[in-house]
Amino acid sequence: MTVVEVPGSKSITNRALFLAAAAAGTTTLRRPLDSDDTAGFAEGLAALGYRLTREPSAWTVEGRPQGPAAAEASVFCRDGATTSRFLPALVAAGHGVFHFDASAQMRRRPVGPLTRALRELGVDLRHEAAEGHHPLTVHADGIKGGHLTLDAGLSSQFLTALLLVGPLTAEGLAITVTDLVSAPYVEITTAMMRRFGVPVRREGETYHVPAGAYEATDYLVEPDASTASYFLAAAAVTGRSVTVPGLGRDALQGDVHFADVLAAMGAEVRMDADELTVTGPADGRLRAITVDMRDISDTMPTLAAIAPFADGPVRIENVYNTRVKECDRLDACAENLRALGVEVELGRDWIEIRPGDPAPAHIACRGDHRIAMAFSVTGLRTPGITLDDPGCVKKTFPGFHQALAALREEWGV
Ligand SMILES: O=C(O)C1=C[C@@H](OP(=O)(O)O)[C@@H](O)[C@H](O)C1
Ligand SMILES: C=C(OP(=O)(O)O)C(=O)O
Repeated sequence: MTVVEVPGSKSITNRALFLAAAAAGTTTLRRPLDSDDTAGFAEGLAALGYRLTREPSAWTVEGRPQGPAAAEASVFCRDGATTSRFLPALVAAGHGVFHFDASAQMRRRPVGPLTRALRELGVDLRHEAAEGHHPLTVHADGIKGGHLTLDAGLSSQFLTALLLVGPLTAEGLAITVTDLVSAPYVEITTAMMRRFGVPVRREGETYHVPAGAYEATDYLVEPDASTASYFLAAAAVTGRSVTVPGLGRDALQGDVHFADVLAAMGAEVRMDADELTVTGPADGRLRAITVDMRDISDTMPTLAAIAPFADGPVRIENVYNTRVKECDRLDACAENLRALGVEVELGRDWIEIRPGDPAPAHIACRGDHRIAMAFSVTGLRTPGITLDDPGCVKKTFPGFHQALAALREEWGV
């Protein structure tokens, strides 16, 4: 059995940074993720005038319930969608003029449903180039609050941003959601808001967020469940056993349920309260499966990349939103699988992968950490797979290649 220590959750780290910035008092974040996405969020907060310290095992944030200290500031959100979506909502509740921009990749990704909602709440927000995209400027003068209707069918992050800012409004928010992808991420949001002292009530499709104050706390960040998927998949295709401490039944992150997908494909899964072990079938042969991944779509590329090793077609459904991530992930998975000589069928929101014996190929990562990490796992069974952009893993796991190399050495693969 191999124990893999997975670094902290990006989603939890960046939510905790938001909540800590908005809370009264100083928050300590333990075992935060240190990667491009979380450093970008922290540096965004610093640019807005929040005071942070960052040591390897703990970060501290001095909260400012009244909003950013800067009267005018510019934030570069890099590739981070959470930074690009959560920080404009945070500043909108404060006072000042705040400019946001992001990388070319992130400029292409949508923020329109969120910025429309903020405008509906009376926020003066201007898109500087394309409507619904970064760059943008917020002329902030507080938010009164009220009721709004939101379509979160392209990204749950629009809803998370509004929920997080809800307590900072004068009268609180009621948000009725007409469509929602990645629903477990909203549960992370509401659970963490509760930890920082604000309860959210849900009535059917409407979330009620009271006006009120967040309180600073001491917060331990869970390991990242999406990152864990690569190591669990590695066990599944090599007939080995991987244990991830710190993640299990009690985890906040929906992506731990990628382990259930592997179980349905014939891997042995043991999920304790806070530890997860996956053991692959001894012959490395996984079973075919049809699976809806709308709740856990960050793990779609992980499954697609090991799908050729199943004994029949693997069909992944209901993942249209993966087309508006770091790249069009359905298209990127299809292109790379075909480069490996694997037969693939692709629809608007689904992909079906036939069993095959992948041949070596040069993977086009499209600057997407998940494409790089997923196809690195394929490489455990197919020697000669190379990546055109190995460095793009820095978005969520700068140490990924070293961690995988350690596994290869231990297993002799
Ligand atoms: O809220 C979050 O932290 C996230 C929500 C999900 O995005 P979508 O809601 O856009 O699918 C997920 O893919 C992303 O990696 C992180
Ligand atoms: C989609 C992702 O990131 P984000 O939307 O936070 O940029 C991801 O990490 O797979």
